[in-house]
Amino acid sequence: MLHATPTAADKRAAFRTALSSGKLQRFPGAFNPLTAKLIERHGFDGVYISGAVLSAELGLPDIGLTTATEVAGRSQQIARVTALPALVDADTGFGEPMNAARTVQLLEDAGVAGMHLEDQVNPKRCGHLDGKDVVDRATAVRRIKAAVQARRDPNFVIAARTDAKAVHGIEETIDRAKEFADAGADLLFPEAMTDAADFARLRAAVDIPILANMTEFGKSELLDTGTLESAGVNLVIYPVTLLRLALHAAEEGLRTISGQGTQSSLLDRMQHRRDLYELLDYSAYSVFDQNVFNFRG
Ligand SMILES: C[C@](O)(C(=O)O)[C@H](CC(=O)O)C(=O)O
Ligand SMILES: [Mg+2]
Repeated sequence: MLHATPTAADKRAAFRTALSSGKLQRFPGAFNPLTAKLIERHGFDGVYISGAVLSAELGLPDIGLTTATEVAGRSQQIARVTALPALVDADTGFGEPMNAARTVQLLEDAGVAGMHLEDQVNPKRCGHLDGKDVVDRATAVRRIKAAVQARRDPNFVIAARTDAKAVHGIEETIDRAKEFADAGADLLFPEAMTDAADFARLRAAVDIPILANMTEFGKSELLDTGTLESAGVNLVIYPVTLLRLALHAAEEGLRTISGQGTQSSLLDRMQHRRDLYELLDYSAYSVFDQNVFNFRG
């Protein structure tokens, strides 16, 4: 009730152990705290907090307009309601390496289990769009080193994302991945990989855990969990999936109300009031409230 029981430190320790377990960790993107609870209810291993979703929720494109404090604020709201570890998208760290360092500490304070920092130039854009660019390797490594140094909880996971694949190809991706691992990154996020063979090549070249981004309508083939596990991937994110599903359903609903003058034909496609209350643990709040009343009385 009110918040999830495990502490942020517990969730980080569990996340670290899970990343080295050899079992693929599945992190759907939570577009708000409530969907984080739904993800937990459905037995997933963690929640992803997407920059693309955060921007879209604010009615903005994903072009580096959001701030570190906006991301930290939303992350805290999401992380506190779930027992699952949360991994958050920290874009380029919101500025210079020193800003990336501050971002790490803000996100630690927000209670998330880890974050990823990417090597795009500022202002960044969605990794599946054409026309993006990356900073040189030395600058990218400085960002990662600054983040690693700034961390106060050694279990806070720092993931290094490289956008080099779509810009320079798989060789440069592998070279950057090796440098990021040497700089202290705990997890690699190779963005816009084409297929399972790309992941297998990276797996053969580096020892640290690898993340696969299974975002829809982008540059990557949508690989299933068995294929990802066989390619040596440790964590998969579905960053925008729940938002896309929800918005599609919302569009259909609006069309129906507008066309039919009532939503009654949609009732069997809605989450029932009862199920929402159950997800929110309403009954526990009633008990709590009665206790407060009894104590006063
Ligand atoms: C993972 C990502 O960084 C995100 O913000 O969720 C996006 C997802 C997307 O736009 O589909 C990305 O891949 O750049
Ligand atoms: Mg992003």
